[in-house]
Amino acid sequence: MLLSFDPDDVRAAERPLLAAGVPLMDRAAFALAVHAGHVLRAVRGRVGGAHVVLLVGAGNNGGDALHAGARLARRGARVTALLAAPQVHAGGLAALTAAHGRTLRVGADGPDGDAPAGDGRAADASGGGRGGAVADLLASADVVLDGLLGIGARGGGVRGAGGELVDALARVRAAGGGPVVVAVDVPSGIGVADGTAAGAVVRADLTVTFGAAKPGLLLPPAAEAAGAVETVDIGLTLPARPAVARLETGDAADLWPVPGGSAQKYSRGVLGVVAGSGAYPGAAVLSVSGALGAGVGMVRYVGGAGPQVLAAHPEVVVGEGRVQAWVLGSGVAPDDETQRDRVRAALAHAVDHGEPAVADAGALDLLPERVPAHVVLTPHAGELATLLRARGDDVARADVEAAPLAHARRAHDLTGATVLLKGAVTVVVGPHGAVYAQGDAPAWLATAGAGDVLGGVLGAVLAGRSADAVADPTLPAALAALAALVHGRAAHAANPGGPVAASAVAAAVPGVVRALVGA
Ligand SMILES: NC(=O)C1=CN([C@@H]2O[C@H](COP(=O)(O)OP(=O)(O)OC[C@H]3O[C@@H](n4cnc5c(N)ncnc54)[C@H](O)[C@@H]3O)[C@@H](O)[C@H]2O)[C@@H](O)CC1
Ligand SMILES: [K+]
Repeated sequence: MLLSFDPDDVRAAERPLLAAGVPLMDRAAFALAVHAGHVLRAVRGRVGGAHVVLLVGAGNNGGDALHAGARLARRGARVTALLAAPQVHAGGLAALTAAHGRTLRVGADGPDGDAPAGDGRAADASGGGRGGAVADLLASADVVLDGLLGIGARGGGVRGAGGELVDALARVRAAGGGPVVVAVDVPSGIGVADGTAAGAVVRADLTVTFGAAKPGLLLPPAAEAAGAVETVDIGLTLPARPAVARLETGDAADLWPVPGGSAQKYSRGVLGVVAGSGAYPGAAVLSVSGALGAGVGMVRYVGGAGPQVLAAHPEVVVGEGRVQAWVLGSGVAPDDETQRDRVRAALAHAVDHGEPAVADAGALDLLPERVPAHVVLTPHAGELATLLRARGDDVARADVEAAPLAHARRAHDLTGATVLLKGAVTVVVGPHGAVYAQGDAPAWLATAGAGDVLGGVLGAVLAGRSADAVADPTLPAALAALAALVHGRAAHAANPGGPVAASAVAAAVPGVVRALVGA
């Protein structure tokens, strides 16, 4: 499991070590230089003679970049530090200067090469004025180390001279080619704790993060700015509970309901599916495909798409009966009052009798005021905005997309449900601070019906662990993250690197589960 921690927790973990004189910044800078060295060898064949540009802000994040730059300069790299603040980390600046790195102040009066303690070899301002000089430097760099802002960022993008550097770097990259960008601890400008990415935000290829990952490296939309994430152990002892977690391959086997030797179809879990309608029979078929692919004991289908479901899946039992979990609402048309009544009844049963339930699409507006955490909502951003508006919040889809965690959390707080917010990175929020961010899916998975398959997979897992999911209110969140992981992996497996239809994703689920539970 990949765990991330809020800046306050990271600072609290650093404090005793710093008080004891542990050289945390040296450890961070050493690891950063090692990773930058790997990148330089990959793009230039060697570190000696390579061109490295440091973006340096006012704080310790800039200190990390300067110390790492000094190490690279001692290995023969040509290092130029662009100083975006009047005062930067003194020790780091001294180290870079001693290693014959170049410094260049940028900002209102720069670049002018007059950085304090600089070695006098200021960058020449060729290339069309100072903006042109900076652009030329960035364009000619092999690697840029982004040390503008770390966990001291107050969010909303990088402001001031650093923001201008972020914009200049973005222009260089947009023009094609450009340097490999390595973010120091976090891409500068992201909301480190909440994953927002408004304003000037560095787009990195690699983020080298210290002590533990930060939530913004996992959460959308900021996660996209992080590129690959390398976590460096600098000796911190962090709390047991992470801020945001991400399930990985090794986590699936413990969570998945693998049948024991004495299993029979009822003990494995029966899933009731109230989905589809005359207008949308396909949603019913796809939900059931996802559930069967995930290995549920039995599916009972209730609704008007029985013939289509049976034609695709003769193993399904059509009609009501006892179930251990539900999938509700996928493809239920707003004017299909008969099917909506069935969804209402199933939701009430799920709440009253302790049966986990997935409330998708057409079930979201039928939700009782408060539900237990074993009811899992699976909206996309637009549906979540509608749900919040129905409860009095003035929220548009774009607001949800800009701050997915905050809005998923709000929906959990208002309803009590576990909330799985679908997206390129899927965010899950449950009670007691349970938060997951799963980035397993290829962009190709954004296709009609994919959400129906996800609902079916999640329903199968909830049916298989029905009693556990009711007894432990944080478990539905973990199982929802697990379903997102399997769903994303199935999309990759169905057609690596290419387009997928939802039915192909469902067909790939059994193989993905086999690989995960055997891992
Ligand atoms: N505390 C330690 O000993 C360690 C710290 N480390 C590094 O230090 C970083 C944290 O350093 P700091 O606490 O100094 O904070 P930062 O270096 O993240 O930046 C803080 C500075 O940025 C300014 N600032 C905040 N938000 C801004 C915005 N949106 N636009 C422009 N300027 C803004 C603040 O006024 C402040 O001067 C970590 O991310 C990590 O890189 C590592 O070296 C590991 C050890
Ligand atoms: K940074």
